Amino acid sequence: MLRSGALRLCAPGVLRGPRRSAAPPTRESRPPPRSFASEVIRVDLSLPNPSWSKDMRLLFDQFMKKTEDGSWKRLPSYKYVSPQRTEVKTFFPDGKPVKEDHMPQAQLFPRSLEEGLGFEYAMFHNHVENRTVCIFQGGPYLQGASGFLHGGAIATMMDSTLGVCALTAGGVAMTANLNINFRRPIPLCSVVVINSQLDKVEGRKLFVSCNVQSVDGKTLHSKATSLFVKLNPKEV
Ligand SMILES: CCCCCCCCCCCCCCCC(=O)SCCNC(=O)CCNC(=O)[C@H](O)C(C)(C)COP(=O)(O)OP(=O)(O)OC[C@H]1O[C@@H](n2cnc3c(N)ncnc32)[C@H](O)[C@@H]1OP(=O)(O)O
Repeated sequence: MLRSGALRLCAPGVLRGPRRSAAPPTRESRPPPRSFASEVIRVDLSLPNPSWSKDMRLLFDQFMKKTEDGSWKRLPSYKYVSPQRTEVKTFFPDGKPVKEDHMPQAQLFPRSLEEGLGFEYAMFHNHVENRTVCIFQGGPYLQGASGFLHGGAIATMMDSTLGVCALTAGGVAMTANLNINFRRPIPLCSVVVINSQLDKVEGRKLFVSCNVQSVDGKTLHSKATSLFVKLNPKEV
């Protein structure tokens, strides 16, 4: 019962994604060459698309209103990190270097699935309050238990929202730990709001926390606390 109810929230067409075969990737399905990728970099994916449900659009519009006085900012989001960002590999001189050949294939994980089938989200940040809010619609390819989102998919979006909150406040940092309590399952294709905040800064340590709630605020789906550590300046 819950499952079909949840799926009705999907925008029409979302469940009719392109067929996938088990065959090896064809030329067309391989990542685009770097010259094409640099054009794709400019496509901001945190804007409404036809797969967004009514709830998702309403929330987006509400947050866009909050950006009008400058207190909140919508954060753009791209599938490919910019060429400069690929130099992140140089932060870890003792780590195994990433092969240059693989870098053009690199995509931001939550942006790697096709429109409407995976992670649909937009983030907004309040610089004064050090808060980041993510409105998130998890598509049908993110299923865990039947009809519900996979915990790893929820963790991905919590980590991403917390990460943006920490990075915006403190610069380049990585997740050192992430402690999640999953309280109530999230129906596939429904929309949730992830509210994160910077709680404390101690030297290179950024302590952040978040909760995941239903659109009406009545259901608390998950909560998390997390530590991000700014990368050692000697290594950056
Ligand atoms: C700006 C805009 C960009 C836009 C761009 C677009 C991209 C849009 C971004 C989306 C956002 C994505 C967000 C995803 C973020 C990941 O998913 S990151 C991937 C998962 N994380 C990792 O792989 C990290 C692996 N771990 C490490 O590399 C290292 O352990 C760390 C975290 C860098 C820390 O290492 P370190 O620098 O050597 O630090 P270390 O000296 O050991 O410890 C420093 C302090 O932290 C404490 N600490 C370290 N680890 C821990 C721990 N696990 N627990 C408790 N305390 C700890 C230490 O005790 C120490 O404390 P103090 O003694 O100073 O009090």
